[in-house]
Amino acid sequence: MGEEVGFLGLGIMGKAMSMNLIRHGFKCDELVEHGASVAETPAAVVKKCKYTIAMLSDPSAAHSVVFDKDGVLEQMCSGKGYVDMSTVDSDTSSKISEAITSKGGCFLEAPVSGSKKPAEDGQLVILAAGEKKLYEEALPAFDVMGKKSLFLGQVGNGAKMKLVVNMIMGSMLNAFSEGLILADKSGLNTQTLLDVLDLGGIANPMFKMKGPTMIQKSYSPAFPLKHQQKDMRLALALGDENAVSMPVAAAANEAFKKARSMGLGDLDFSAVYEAVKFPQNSS
Ligand SMILES: NC(=O)C1=CN([C@@H]2O[C@H](COP(=O)(O)OP(=O)(O)OC[C@H]3O[C@@H](n4cnc5c(N)ncnc54)[C@H](OP(=O)(O)O)[C@@H]3O)[C@@H](O)[C@H]2O)C=CC1
Ligand SMILES: O=CCCC(=O)O
Repeated sequence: MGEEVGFLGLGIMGKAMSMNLIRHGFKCDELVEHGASVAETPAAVVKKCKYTIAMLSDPSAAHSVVFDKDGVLEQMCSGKGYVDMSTVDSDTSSKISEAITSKGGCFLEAPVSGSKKPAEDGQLVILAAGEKKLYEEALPAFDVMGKKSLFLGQVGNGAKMKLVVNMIMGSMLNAFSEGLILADKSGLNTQTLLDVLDLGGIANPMFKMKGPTMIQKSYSPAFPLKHQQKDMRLALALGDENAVSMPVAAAANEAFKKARSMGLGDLDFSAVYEAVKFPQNSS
């Protein structure tokens, strides 16, 4: 990937990732935020750039940026590459891949593990799948945005891997929330619980980072809760397709849904703690 990189979707992640590209000499002329304030369209970005990267909220956004009027597809042609780094399901990714390749372009899905801070620090883990040639061309950009890139084979494998990882993460955060509440209600110091967890076999960066802010009820969004609930929903659908029973993930999804219904969707996903707490508060 040379200089001509377009970037669609300047949310929490897209902004940090594209800033890293710019800092390392990539020329992102077309940092297009979707919305009325920006004149240019996804089609205009693709027309100008050999490579276009997208980091969009969900399957519906990923789909519409490609297929809608003035979308990516209108200017896609041979010699151009489209790299979708959004977290979506494998069906969405496959449909986008088919459309891009039918116009002669190359497609790579490349969802990421890691949140706002790793995105700012260029420390993401990139889960790529699709056109191997495009993966190789994208590696210089991935090396700037991430600490490790994996090529997982055919389109869909990156999406599935990302959903499995986030399904585990969402379930863990719910168990962690219940533990914090149990410690508190049974008269223990929650900070001491964090210290004990950090010393043992289930120590992990997420508990270490989110624990103190959850105790303080501070939920400035790094990973918006609405996106985590979307990932639980998509992971459960993957479980349906494969007849995998996932009662723990299903219960965690209910807690994220409840948090959304409480108006917490735009806060950090750790705000699920408030939803898990709610029955105890209301009794
Ligand atoms: N935040 C995190 O920690 C991580 C997030 N992810 C995944 O990365 C993706 C982006 O996440 P994040 O940056 O946090 O999300 P944000 O909600 O901050 O950003 C979403 C972006 O998508 C754009 N968008 C939404 N709907 C449309 C649409 N219909 N057409 C065009 N653009 C649209 C938004 O534009 P606008 O603002 O104009 O609406 C915005 O630029 C998601 O799939 C998420 O699951 C993956 C790893 C970590
Ligand atoms: O999809 C978001 C992942 C957040 C993280 O890996 O910390």
